[in-house]
Amino acid sequence: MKTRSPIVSVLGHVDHGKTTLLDFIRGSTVADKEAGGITQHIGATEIPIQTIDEICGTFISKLKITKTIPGLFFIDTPGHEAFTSLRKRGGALADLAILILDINEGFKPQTLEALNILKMYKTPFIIAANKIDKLFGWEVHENSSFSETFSNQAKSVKQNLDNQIYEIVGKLHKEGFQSERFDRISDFASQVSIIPISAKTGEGIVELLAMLLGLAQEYLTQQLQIEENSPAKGTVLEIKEETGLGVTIDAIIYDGILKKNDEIVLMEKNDILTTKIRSILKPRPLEEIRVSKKRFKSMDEVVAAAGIKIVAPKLDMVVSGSPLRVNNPNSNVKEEILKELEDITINTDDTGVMVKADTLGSLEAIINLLNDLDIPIRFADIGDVSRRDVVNASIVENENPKYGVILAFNVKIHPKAQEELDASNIKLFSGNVIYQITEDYEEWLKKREDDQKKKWLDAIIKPAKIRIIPKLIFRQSKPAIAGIEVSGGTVKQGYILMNSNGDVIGSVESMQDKRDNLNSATKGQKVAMAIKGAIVGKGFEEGDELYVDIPEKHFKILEKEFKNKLTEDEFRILDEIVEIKRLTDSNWGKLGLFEE
Ligand SMILES: Nc1nc2c(ncn2[C@@H]2O[C@H](COP(=O)(O)OP(=O)(O)OP(=O)(O)O)[C@@H](O)[C@H]2O)c(=O)[nH]1
Repeated sequence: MKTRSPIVSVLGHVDHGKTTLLDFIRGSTVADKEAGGITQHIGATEIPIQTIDEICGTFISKLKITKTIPGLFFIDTPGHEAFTSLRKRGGALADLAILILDINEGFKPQTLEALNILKMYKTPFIIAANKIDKLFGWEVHENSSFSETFSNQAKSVKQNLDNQIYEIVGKLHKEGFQSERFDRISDFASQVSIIPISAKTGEGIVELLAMLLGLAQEYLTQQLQIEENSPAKGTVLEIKEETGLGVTIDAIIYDGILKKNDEIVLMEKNDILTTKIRSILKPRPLEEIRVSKKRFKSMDEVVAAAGIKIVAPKLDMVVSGSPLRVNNPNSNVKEEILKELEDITINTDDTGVMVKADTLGSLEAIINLLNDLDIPIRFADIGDVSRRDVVNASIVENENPKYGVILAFNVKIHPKAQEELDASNIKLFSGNVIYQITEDYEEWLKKREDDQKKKWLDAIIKPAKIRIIPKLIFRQSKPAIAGIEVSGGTVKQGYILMNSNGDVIGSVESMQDKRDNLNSATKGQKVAMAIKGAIVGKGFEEGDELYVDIPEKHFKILEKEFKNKLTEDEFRILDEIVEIKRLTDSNWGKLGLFEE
């Protein structure tokens, strides 16, 4: 058994300083030749414990951290692709994470997204509140610890920093995390440390590194124990075409040993691949490249943790985020991977939305989110949006328009697919923030529902009442024409009118106001109304009040769905109408046993 370095992933909103932070950590060690010793891996940088010691000075001993790990293994591919890779079984790709945010900007959509990913995978993390050098009035003390630089700041600057920190504490609290500035934490097991840093000036980096070591040693000791000679386990970061080598994969090995000629098992879009390694490549240090002109060095074997490039046949269909296992006759490697593939791709519903994402990890993250939101998924797949996807979504759209959508994360739209989209009713929600995509879809759903309800409501005959103005009968019949005043609600052309006994009088043929033809008239309006089928003196007289005859079905819908949409006036008239209707049918408008 040996202890490997913990794999540390850096997550955060765009431009909040992920790359700068990693560069700083690398740079400070490269600059200091004495410390040196960092190893560049593919997709990762390993900082040995001695180097961390050099950077941190007495800090680590002050924090009473014992040094049991060989170093820190930072993943260079920031963001969630690598991070969210399948980690259900056994090893986790990222053991620890740094969630970086710009202290001047606070929480942003991707910060929240990263936080939710951390939540989902229960990964221990710390918050790096970056860019403290940009706080108003900040006095830079390059490379010094936070405690030192902070004690040298003006009172107002200190106050400002703490205010920003409390903003972050508040946001984290809302997301279910207790947190504090790292030097005020009483219980590291239940509170998340916030470390104010500047990736540019190096302030606070000492504490950041010390805190990572502390977390690793406190909580990861078991997890970091690996069997040096067991078959390797890893995760694919990227699939890359390399001149002279063909399609290769970049992978992180987090457990065991990987040997040249090993047979490895990987995940493809809809299948699993077993292939034999041709070469394992590691990047050469700079000085060696100058001598050999080759960027990579061929290895016979590597032991975890390692970042390597693998050359092997048939790698082009492998998906990033795929687990990597060495095939061995003593375990069901293939079945295990197949089961993971099924967990992701097969769990779909009979009807639902279509999801496309760039990697297994992000696909899994979206699926989890949609499940939480109770949004069904019909298809979920890795890759760009193709014409075929749009056609499939159209089939769903025919049955259930609200699911006729494609949610696309970090993928391209083929030109043919775009043409098909333009010609269809399929709505595309795309972007690179998962939460934004689902939120946009939910908003669209809500708007669609509101529009539909509005259309429905418009089509429903609503209560209204008119009064035949005395001495304004212009014509007795065929059609009867009279001056009327709308005493409540809105009458529309075509509505059927009844008197206060419930007898039908006729239907509104047309309305005129000063020669203008009207389709409708509302409360207070006085118009000339032609009533088809009515004869003055038969069922009504001048001065009488007439009601809109609401069909029973419309009344029930009004009662059930739109009661809150009626005005007080309409509400009152509706009551009168019901009373009239029930003169002849005492059950009129009552909901049947099965109609609730
Ligand atoms: N003043 C100041 N600027 C910083 C600091 N950290 C990063 N920056 C600047 O912020 C900008 C973005 O930093 P990056 O490191 O590229 O941010 P990122 O999060 O890696 O961005 P993406 O990789 O695009 O997601 C750059 O111009 C950096 O120089 C800091 O601590 N202080």
